[in-house]
Amino acid sequence: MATVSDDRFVRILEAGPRDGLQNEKTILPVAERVDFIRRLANAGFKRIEGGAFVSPKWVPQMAGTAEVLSHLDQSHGNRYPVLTPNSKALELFFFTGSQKYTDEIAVFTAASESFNKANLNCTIADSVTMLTPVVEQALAKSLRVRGYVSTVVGCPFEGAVAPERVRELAKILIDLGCYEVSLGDTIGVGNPVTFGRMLNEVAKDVPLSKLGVHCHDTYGAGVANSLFAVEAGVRAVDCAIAGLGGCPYAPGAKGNVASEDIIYALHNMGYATGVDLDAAAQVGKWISDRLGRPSASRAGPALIAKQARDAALAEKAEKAKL
Ligand SMILES: CC(C)(COP(=O)([O-])OP(=O)([O-])OC[C@H]1O[C@@H](n2cnc3c(N)ncnc32)[C@H](O)[C@@H]1OP(=O)([O-])[O-])[C@@H](O)C(=O)NCCC(=O)NCCSC(=O)C[C@@](C)(O)CC(=O)[O-]
Repeated sequence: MATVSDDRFVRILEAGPRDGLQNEKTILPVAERVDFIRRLANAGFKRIEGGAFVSPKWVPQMAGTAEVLSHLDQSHGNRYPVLTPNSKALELFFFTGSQKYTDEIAVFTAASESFNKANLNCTIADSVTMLTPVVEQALAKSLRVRGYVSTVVGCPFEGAVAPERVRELAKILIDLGCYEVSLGDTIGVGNPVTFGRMLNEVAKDVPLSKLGVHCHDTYGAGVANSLFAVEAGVRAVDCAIAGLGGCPYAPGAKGNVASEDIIYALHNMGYATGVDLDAAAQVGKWISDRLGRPSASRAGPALIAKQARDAALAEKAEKAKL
């Protein structure tokens, strides 16, 4: 990997085991989710979403999150943030001893009322009221808290979202004590112009160093939007291996921008991520095979094909020596 200065290091948040799996028809058992996360960690991902303490009636794919966490290894500085949207979630987090296995939780709200109602069964104002004690109690126990604002460009029910609304919510989350706020284009309708406009607006109140971007790739602009943000100064990018998933409460939304695609582009632009891209491509192939669906990544399958060609050439050269 190229040596780059610290200011060209992009912190990747691998969302596959949470945002990815939460929207897949196949529900993976705990042991396979642990295997998936370990493979990602071995490929160099340091921040990997470990799951969600949400109602199993709402999102059955995330049941057993505490057990998943209990099998994870933090010894190499790995972090496994988990979603904890309400006080019940934080109670379960502590009751199950999950603080022994992860030091980071995440809370979420949205910039459009109808999506927030679909996702959290409450108004935006009520979701802020709901998450406030979660953040306060988590910080009091020395946990790190990440915030998400969803539907930052468009809402599946209401259409375009005002950037000012996103700015207001991002500021609330930062003022509460979130170390970073991830801006979610939940349904992937942004483009570098609309996403950029929103980012500029939010940056009036929240420094770019405290912002992340979380671009779903429904219409193929996820890489462009994420790269736009990085070139503007954002240094935290969310993505999901093989482009898995989406939000079950955002009709029509596809998965996150594929990790292989955004990391391939970042490395070629002189940014570092700490991820071994060839190893990541193998994990993307493994999870796609396991879920019985094609990878949504472009770079992943291309890298796998290149690895096979290189191996065949090496074998041929080896035979020629004999
Ligand atoms: C928040 C609730 C629970 C409210 O759901 P509700 O039905 O309004 O809640 P309630 O308080 O009436 O409780 C209903 C039942 O759920 C239980 N309950 C209540 N809370 C919990 C909990 N934390 N964990 C486990 N169980 C819980 C509670 O005990 C009760 O159990 P019952 O009495 O029926 O047996 C529900 O709306 C929910 O779980 N929503 C989460 C939906 C979700 O996970 N969405 C996907 C993640 S967000 C996302 O993907 C977007 C993001 C972050 O990636 C960024 C982007 O892309 O934009």
